[in-house]
Amino acid sequence: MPRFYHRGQVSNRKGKFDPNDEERVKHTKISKVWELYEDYEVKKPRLSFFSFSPRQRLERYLGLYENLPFVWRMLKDIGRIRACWFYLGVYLIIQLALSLAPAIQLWYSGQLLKIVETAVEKRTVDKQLLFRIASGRIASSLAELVLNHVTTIVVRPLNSQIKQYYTVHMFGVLARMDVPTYDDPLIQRQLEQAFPSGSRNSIVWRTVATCIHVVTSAIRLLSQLSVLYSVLNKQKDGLLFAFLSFSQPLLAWGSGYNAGIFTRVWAATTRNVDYIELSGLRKSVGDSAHRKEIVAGNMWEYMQAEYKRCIDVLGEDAVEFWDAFRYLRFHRFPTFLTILRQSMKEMPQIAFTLRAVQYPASIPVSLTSLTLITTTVSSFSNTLFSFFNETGFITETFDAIRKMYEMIDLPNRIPDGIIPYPENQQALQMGISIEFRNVSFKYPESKSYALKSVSFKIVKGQLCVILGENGSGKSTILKLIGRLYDPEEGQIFVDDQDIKTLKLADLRRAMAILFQDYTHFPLSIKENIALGDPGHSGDMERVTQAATLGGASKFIERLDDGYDTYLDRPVRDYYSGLPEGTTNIFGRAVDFGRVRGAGGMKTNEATSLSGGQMQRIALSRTFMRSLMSESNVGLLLFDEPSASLDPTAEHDLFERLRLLRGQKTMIFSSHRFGNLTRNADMILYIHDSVIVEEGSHNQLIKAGGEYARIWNLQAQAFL
Ligand SMILES: Nc1ncnc2c1ncn2[C@@H]1O[C@H](COP(=O)(O)OP(=O)(O)OP(=O)(O)O)[C@@H](O)[C@H]1O
Repeated sequence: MPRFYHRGQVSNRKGKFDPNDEERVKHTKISKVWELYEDYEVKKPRLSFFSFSPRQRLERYLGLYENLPFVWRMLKDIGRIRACWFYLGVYLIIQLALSLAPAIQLWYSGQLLKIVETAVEKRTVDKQLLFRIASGRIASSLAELVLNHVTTIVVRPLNSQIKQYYTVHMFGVLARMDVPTYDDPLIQRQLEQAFPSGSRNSIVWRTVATCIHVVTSAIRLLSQLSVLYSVLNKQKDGLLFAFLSFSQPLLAWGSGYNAGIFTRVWAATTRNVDYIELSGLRKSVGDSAHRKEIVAGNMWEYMQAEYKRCIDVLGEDAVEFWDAFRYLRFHRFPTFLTILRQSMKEMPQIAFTLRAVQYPASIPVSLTSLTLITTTVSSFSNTLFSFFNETGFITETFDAIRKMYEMIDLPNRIPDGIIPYPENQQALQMGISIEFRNVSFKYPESKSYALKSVSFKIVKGQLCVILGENGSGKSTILKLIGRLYDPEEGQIFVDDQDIKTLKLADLRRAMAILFQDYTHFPLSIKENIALGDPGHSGDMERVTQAATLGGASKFIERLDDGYDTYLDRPVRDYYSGLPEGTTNIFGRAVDFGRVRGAGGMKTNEATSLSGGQMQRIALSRTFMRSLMSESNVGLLLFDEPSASLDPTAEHDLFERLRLLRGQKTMIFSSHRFGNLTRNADMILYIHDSVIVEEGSHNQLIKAGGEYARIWNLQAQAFL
């Protein structure tokens, strides 16, 4: 049984929520692992009858009001999904009808009670009336059953249509996010919350359903109330029993059961080293990226022992936050209110017994009355309870809708420019000029400069090589030219125009960049190459031409599926439970060969390529857009394009690039000295974020600086 530690320290200091601000937040240690911090705007009363102060309650409801514009926008968006209209209409009608059902049934029950009363009094029964009322009661019950069933049929397409509509939105949000925005951990967290993966019902549908429920619950309450009043009014002690029965759900609502336990601002963290290590070990074993090292380094025994040690230390606290939290929520020791609430449930029965003792003559009638009253009151209080519950839940769903739309509207950190670029497409064939003026840059969250007061100018059509040791800032220069980030100080000019003024899409269309840490998309090789120029993605001839230029065509053609090969297939095949090679109880060996053959499935879903082959595919992607004769690219940026290539491939690549680039500007980043630097029009030698030498090979050798020193050092190796 996990222990719960409470250390409530709350103050009313205003300002931003800071989980470490001990005076203002309530800290709850949920388990050995998880710690919860809740932000309280106002001092919480020490001994509050209700667990939420009126102000907090008000804050929640005002939060609802603030979120209304987002909900309105959601409704308008749903209105645009034509396919939804029919189902939504049916759903609404059914819900309205269902909301009247309890009142109708209540009315019938009242009528039945009347018949019983008359029968007891007059010793006769109006059979026809009894038949009519009984059939009406049965019919209304059956109608409710059918309507509930139709609801489940209608909800499925409704939910999936809404979900699909928003999935497309969500994909767009993710796809167009720029690097600084995407890399921000806060945004990552918001993304996770706004678009939780794997939830079956879309949050939008849940919100719509909750709103409809609130309205129908209100109708249900009112209709029940009117029938209930007419029933109770005529019953002896009816109002007393009603009061006793109502006090329980009202108390439940008052004690904040419905409202969730959180204030609107909270955060949870763990500092438990064993839990953190446990998670790290689980990730290491689960990610194929580490498999080679785990095997070659013989790490498994150590890892397993460590994992077991962590599990032993943590015991049942080795659970994720939500599990621990759920435990806290449901397993807190019952409070005084919970005990009181539970006792209140029994009150009507006790009151009835006391009344029966007092007036024994009226027992038969009172017995029927009591049955009716308690069932009607309990049905009414259920509705009341679910109404309060829904209104409590609605703040959470409205918050979620707001979060979702805030993510949809999230502006990128790199603002778009307004000037179209270039003025003349033909001019791009002559290259693009690049100038850095006193550019300084720090990566977000980083304290040190990646570039410091960097200034240089690359003239149109030049071949430039940026040289420098690891971490000196070479890649950063290329990233700034592509406007993946904006510099903190200084300016960058592209064809003598401030880079920030140019339309981003135009700018990026005019250049091709091959990053050092290039990636392979979990798509076919064909698409991996075609993505280099999405405008021509269907042009297979262009894809094969790009693959030839990138030196990839030969090995691609040798693959079983050629250009359709998936390096890592994103969808796995599924197989029935018994593992291949085992025998079942009747001695039959389990062999998936036949089903696999019939379905055209492969034993191995991933195709492995060498590092150099991977680089050739990435190169082909760059060629796809950059070196075609009609290409609109005027600037080629290569970050270590030959790092994984063998010497012949490297030589061939540079030859091809030299021939094909025409007069376009080309910038390489490298730490190798050789043919490339010898042929460069300009070499920028960068050291510790600062450009220390600049000029052609001959100039730099003559200058006798660091470039000359390393060049001579390398040359000696070949002597
Ligand atoms: N995304 C990032 N976030 C924070 N710091 C970064 C990031 N990328 C690079 N840096 C830091 O910025 C500095 C310059 O990095 P950069 O990648 O430009 O070096 P480089 O010269 O290209 O190195 P290499 O030759 O190893 O590729 C380094 O100190 C590096 O640690």
